[in-house]
Amino acid sequence: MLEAIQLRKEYGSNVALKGLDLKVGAGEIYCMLGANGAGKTTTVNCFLGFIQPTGGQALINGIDVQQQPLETKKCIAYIPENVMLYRNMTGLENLRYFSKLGGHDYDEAKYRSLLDECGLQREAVEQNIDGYSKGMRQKVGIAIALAKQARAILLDEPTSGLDPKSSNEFSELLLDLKSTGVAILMVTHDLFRAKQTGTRLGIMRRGELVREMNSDQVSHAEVEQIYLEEMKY
Ligand SMILES: Nc1ncnc2c1ncn2[C@@H]1O[C@H](COP(=O)(O)OP(=O)(O)OP(=O)(O)O)[C@@H](O)[C@H]1O
Repeated sequence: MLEAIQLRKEYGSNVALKGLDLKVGAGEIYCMLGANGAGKTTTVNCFLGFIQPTGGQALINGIDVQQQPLETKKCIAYIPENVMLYRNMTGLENLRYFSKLGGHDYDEAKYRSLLDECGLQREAVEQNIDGYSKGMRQKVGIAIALAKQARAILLDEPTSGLDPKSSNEFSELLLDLKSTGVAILMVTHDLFRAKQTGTRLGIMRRGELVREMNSDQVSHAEVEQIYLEEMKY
């Protein structure tokens, strides 16, 4: 579903990605870990078509993002750390607006049920976004992804700054998406959530994927130990 083949990105003499090979299949949650500057956001941005790789390919459903940017954008959704929504519009209005923009229109009952599914409190649905917490905006972000019927979701530190309960609710939503066969690539610094939610974990260091593991084959303590070992080099 999401595939990087020898993906490379250079900024002058700084090599942000050194030929990354990565696969995230349908129904997988791949958690990408690594220190600041390791190349995680660069990877996500290549899949989104926000930046042009210097070499290699980013593929979505087998389609090259660079060659067919509009086609690949149709089936993906992006959830950044801060979901950008129109502050003077309600959650419901934002969902309807972004859904239409993505080419899907539904009746109001469907929009409400999507927000409900994402755990947004009923009383918040018709409140302006400027009164929303970060966690509430994330829920609208997921509702937008559901409305778009995205088959792949890219997330960049989505739980950063969320309280443990909101973070847990968010992880539950990702697990629901996973069970519907969505391919999920999530950049995170939260080792605990990565182990808890991810199916696979990958550690990036200076533009390279230096370690991959299946989360069901390692304990929380081992994930931390392996991560710290990799960061020594
Ligand atoms: N627009 C840019 N111009 C020049 N260098 C850049 C640019 N964007 C990223 N870089 C460099 O590319 C490297 C990888 O950056 P990237 O943002 O992908 O790291 P990251 O792993 O996402 O880090 P963080 O955890 O801090 O978000 C870094 O050395 C960064 O300084």
